Formats: sequence, structure tokens, C-alpha cells
Amino acid sequence: MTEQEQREQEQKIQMVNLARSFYERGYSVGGAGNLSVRLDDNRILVTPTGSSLGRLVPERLSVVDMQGNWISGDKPSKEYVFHLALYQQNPNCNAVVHLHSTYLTALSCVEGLNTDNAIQAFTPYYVMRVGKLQVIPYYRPGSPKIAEELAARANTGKAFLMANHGIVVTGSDLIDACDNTEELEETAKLFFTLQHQSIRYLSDDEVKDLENRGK
Ligand SMILES: O=C(O)[C@@H](O)C(=O)COP(=O)(O)O
Ligand SMILES: [Zn+2]
Repeated sequence: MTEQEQREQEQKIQMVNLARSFYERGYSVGGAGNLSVRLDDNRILVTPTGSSLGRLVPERLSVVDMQGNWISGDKPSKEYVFHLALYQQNPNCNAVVHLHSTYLTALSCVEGLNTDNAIQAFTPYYVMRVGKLQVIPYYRPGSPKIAEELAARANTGKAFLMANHGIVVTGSDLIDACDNTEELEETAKLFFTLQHQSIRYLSDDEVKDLENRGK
């Protein structure tokens, strides 16, 4: 096995393990959700369409090139086009997570969200990991319009709430994208928990201070 093949095998095993962890902890159910990671300049690894995140098999993960050609593995996720759009537009994006996790999906169904930032910051780690949560309009799953919307915002943030559908989060690698997603789901859970409380939001200065420091 060449060094590159070895590295790719490790990425496949990492994807299977992280996806199973999401499934086992209730972040995904049934066949919902999809993950991808950049393999090199011209190829991504993506979960096959219709697959449960709890039961992925390394050899069956799909490989797709940047032009959208299906190279190997099972048929790729119907959402591979929006994953590709994020990689094509943002060279710093190396992994993408899409989930229908409970609290973020509940939030995606709320009317009248601020589409520039659906959750105003009330904890520092949300700012440090994710920053803001943009909202994209509803399109049916698999619609090429989702890719257009994400391409236009690919360099403006890491997290995108798809109205009436779920969440899309990017990262510098797959672990980073998964950790960003978990932080965001936890923030959405807190948001609903605090619904009937008067929240002390972080001030603009407090947010700026955190943005300057990074995570
Ligand atoms: O909601 C959907 O149908 C898709 O966005 C999804 O989450 C699962 O689609 P596949 O990755 O094609 O299984
Ligand atoms: Zn979906």
C-alpha cells in the first residue's frame, strides 16, 4: 500500500468511527445526514446515499472528484453537490457535516429567524468554535439550489441552518467539523432550554474579544 493509500484508508476509518459516534449518541437517526472530507485537490470522500451513519463500511464510502464524477464506492449522498460547492469555493474547508440533529432541526423550523445569525451569542465557546449561524431558505433535499446558496456563503461562515431541514457545518478536518457541529447542537439545546428566561447575551465587545482570540 502506498503512503497515500494508507492515509486514505485512515480517513475512511475515521469517518466510519465519527459517524457511528454521532449515531450512537442520537445526533442522527435512520438514513439521515451525510459527511464528507477532502482527500486531495481533486477528490472528496462522502457517505453513500441512503446509508445509516451508524453502519458505514470503509470500503463502501464514495469517492467523488471536484467535477462531480463518481469515482468509486457506493452511490454518493444526494447532497454531494452542496458538499462539493463548499470545497470548491473555500480552500480552507476540508470537511463537511450535514445532520438532522434534534435541536438544530427544531430551530430550522422556527418562523422569523435572523437569517444572518439565527442564534445570538450567549456563551463564549459558540463564538470561538462557530461564530454565527446563517440561515438558507428551504429547498427540497438534493436540490441544486442548496449548492448555489452555500457556494455564495462558503467564505462567510462555518455553519448554515437549512430551513425546515437541518444543519451544515464545515471544519479544517473531519474532527474539527464534528466538534463544531456538536457545539452548535448544544447551543441550540441551550437556546430552547432558555426560551422562557431573560437571557444575558454577550455584548458586541465581548464577542469581538473572543473572535480576536480564536478557539
Ligand atoms: O434530508 C435528506 O434527504 C438528505 O439531506 C439527507 O440527510 C440524507 O441523504 P443521503 O445522504 O442521500 O442519504
Ligand atoms: Zn438532510
